[in-house]
Amino acid sequence: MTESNTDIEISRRRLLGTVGAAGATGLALGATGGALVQSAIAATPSGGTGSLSAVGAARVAFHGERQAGITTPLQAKGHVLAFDLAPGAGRKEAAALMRRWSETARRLMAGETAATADTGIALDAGPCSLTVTFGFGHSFFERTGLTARRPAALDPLPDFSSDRLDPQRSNGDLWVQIGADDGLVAFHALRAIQKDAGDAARVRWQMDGFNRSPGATASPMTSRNLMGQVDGTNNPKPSEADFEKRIFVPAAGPGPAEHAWMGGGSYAVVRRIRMLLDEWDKQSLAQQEQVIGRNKATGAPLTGGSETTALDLDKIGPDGKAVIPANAHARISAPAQNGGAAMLRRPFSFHDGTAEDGAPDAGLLFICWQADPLRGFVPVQRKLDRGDALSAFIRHESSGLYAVPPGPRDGEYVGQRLLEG
Ligand SMILES: C=CC1=C(C)c2cc3[nH]c(cc4nc(cc5[nH]c(cc1n2)c(C)c5CCC(=O)O)C(CCC(=O)O)=C4C)c(C)c3C=C
Ligand SMILES: [Fe+2]
Repeated sequence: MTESNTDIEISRRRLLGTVGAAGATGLALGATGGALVQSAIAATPSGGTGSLSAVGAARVAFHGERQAGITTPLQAKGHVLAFDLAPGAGRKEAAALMRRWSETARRLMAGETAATADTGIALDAGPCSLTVTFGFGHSFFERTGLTARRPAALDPLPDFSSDRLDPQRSNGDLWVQIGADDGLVAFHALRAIQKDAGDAARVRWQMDGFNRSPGATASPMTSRNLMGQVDGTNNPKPSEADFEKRIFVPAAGPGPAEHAWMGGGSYAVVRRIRMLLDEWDKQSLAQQEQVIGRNKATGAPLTGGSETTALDLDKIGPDGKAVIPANAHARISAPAQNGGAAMLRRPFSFHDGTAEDGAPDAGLLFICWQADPLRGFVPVQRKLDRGDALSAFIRHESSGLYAVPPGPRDGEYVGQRLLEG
């Protein structure tokens, strides 16, 4: 099987050793497809004697043109966290940390144990599609004396009128996204990454999220968020001609040579968006559907068809009004309404118990990917900020923007081209 981190793969070595080539065929999970669960047998990691299902054995490559965890299908569990470099730590310590983190990510994504003092949390499991993705925040470049190599795309996001941001849970020097189809595998990676930080960096904030588990639906389908909506339908697709251009920084772009280290990378906007679920649940089904402009059960546009039918933004109903209201979220966020601005949304839901106001502290860890935030998140959020019907039911509580370098080549660590280039 090819080594590609845009596809989830079952380790060839494991599968061919047990179920043979025929069993391996069809077990590579495409980047756009949902979770594909097939019964397969594979050896457990670290020389164990048990067997693994396809979910356990699915593996995402660490090395490649892109970092894993961007086009990888949504995983069931996620941890996103930011670190600040410790006082006195600079470029040298940051490089050593990225080297340690990369080695840990490589090993764990292959279903191996950590190099030292493994916690044993994931001992019986396979890789479970584990991905570990690393990014650099704006402040990282001052801390490491690399401001000359900081791309303008990493300039702080503008303020939005509806922002209610907590600075303690925003930004940070370094950002790590962990995803896996098993909670123990994800937590194992989280602990290893935290321990690797040692004296070099301290956790600034951490958020935990989840999505559908593979196999929960009869066939792979677009996930739902905690408002119950089908969410992700109109994401850009890797099969589309302009996908690469929209999501990834060109490898040999027109930009200055100092920014060439980001070629093949992407920018992640991360927002903790609380959902005001008690208010939302008071709305009738028809009202909820008007807020988004889509049918809640099927995800189809209110103008008809199926989930994948294009929105008919010009269609007028018998009452003389647009069938998809002027302030419907799907209308306002559509690329056609924003000069073509598009982003790849790859969120996790979160639920952190009950908030001080007695309502669920739950919502969306909104993570979106783009080649340039000024041609992705920013124009769309500006528009949503001015007149999105969904605004009454959500609150943006934290924000981060991170430069996520390209995937490492064999023998390289993530960010090496920045830190040693
Ligand atoms: C600035 C970007 C966006 C934020 C913030 C955002 C928050 C947010 N969205 C939903 C639910 C849905 N969003 C949907 C579509 C959609 N949303 C954005 C952007 C932001 N959303 C875009 C670009 C799009 C696609 C528009 C298009 O191309 O047609 C949908 C419809 C289904 C889909 O296409 O995914 C839903 C549902 C929530 C709940 C939320 C904050 C909590
Ligand atoms: Fe949205």
